[in-house]
Amino acid sequence: MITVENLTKSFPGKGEHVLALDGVSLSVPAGTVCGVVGPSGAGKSTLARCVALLERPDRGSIRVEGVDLVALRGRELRDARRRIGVVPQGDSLLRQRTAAGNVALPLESAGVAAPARRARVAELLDLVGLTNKAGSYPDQLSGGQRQRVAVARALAASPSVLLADEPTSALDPETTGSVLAVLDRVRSELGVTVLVVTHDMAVVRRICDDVAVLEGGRVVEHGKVLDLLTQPGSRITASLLPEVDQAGTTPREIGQYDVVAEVVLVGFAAVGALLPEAAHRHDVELAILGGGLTRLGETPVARFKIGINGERSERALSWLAERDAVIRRAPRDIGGLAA
Ligand SMILES: Nc1ncnc2c1ncn2[C@@H]1O[C@H](COP(=O)(O)OP(=O)(O)OP(=O)(O)O)[C@@H](O)[C@H]1O
Repeated sequence: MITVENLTKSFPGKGEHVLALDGVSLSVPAGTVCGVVGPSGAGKSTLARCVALLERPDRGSIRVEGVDLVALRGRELRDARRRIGVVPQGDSLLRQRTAAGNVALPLESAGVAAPARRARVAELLDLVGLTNKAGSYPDQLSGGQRQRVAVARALAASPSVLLADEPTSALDPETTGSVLAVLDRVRSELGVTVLVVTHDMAVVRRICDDVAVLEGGRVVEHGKVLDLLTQPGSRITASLLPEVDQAGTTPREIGQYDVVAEVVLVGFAAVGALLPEAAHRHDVELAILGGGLTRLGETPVARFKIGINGERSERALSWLAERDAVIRRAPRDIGGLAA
């Protein structure tokens, strides 16, 4: 469990200080993955660096498993650093060492004897699916493989917390998938709490249980990804759900429906059955005018623009809302729908 309270960090700038973190509070339950997203300069990396004890905050507390890291000094601080694994931004492997040699590095620093070290390195390379690349040098590995070695190295000392700063930047979607699969295993098989800083909403969609949106050094939104989907006014929802385009549907066709609305459906049952069931029960014609399906972790999620025709159109829409479909009525106008 990571609990950050009222974290403030400023840097000297030209003239005025830059307030990189302005009273950030955040909690990440044990064994979950929390994404930190936000525009460039929002303070994401500063937050990760503070939690990694690479940067000392001006104020506030950072608790990992109940221990306030900010209050630690000397040896206690060094020990605490070992309990936090860090996957730094960019290429961070030593080029003159093999994959196994890179993973072994923190174990050598900690004075782990050679046989135990070899066993642990083998275990970690297996975890990230790179046993057959143990003897390869970073230049012989793909970007995704290098990142997986960096994850294995960060886990060498069995940390309870892993921080990853932009682990998928500069990777293509397929390679991104392999890195995310490894981070997912780290959470599910090792029970490690993961904080991942990212620009990439695919990271949030694929592996994050929770997400925090930073803007100007403040948390402007924070919660379970699936809960935020159903929250009116959520900033992040639009970028997590499929676009609602109306390809192939003319404004005139849209104008023919008695009711037009945007519907968000969460979960297997809702996505699979709710719309046809609504049409059948209320004897209405229900057409999908745009939108599509995606997955958030294991959960299927859909956003559709629908048109309903028939006497009981309004009743069909209410019936959907009663079954936890999130409904946003689209204002009707001559040109069809406002987005
Ligand atoms: N070491 C530093 N010295 C001075 N200013 C800094 C330092 N580190 C960060 N900043 C400033 O703090 C603010 C937050 O930076 P930070 O790198 O944490 O943002 P970010 O959200 O990670 O951005 P990006 O997505 O571009 O990496 C920015 O204005 C940045 O210029």
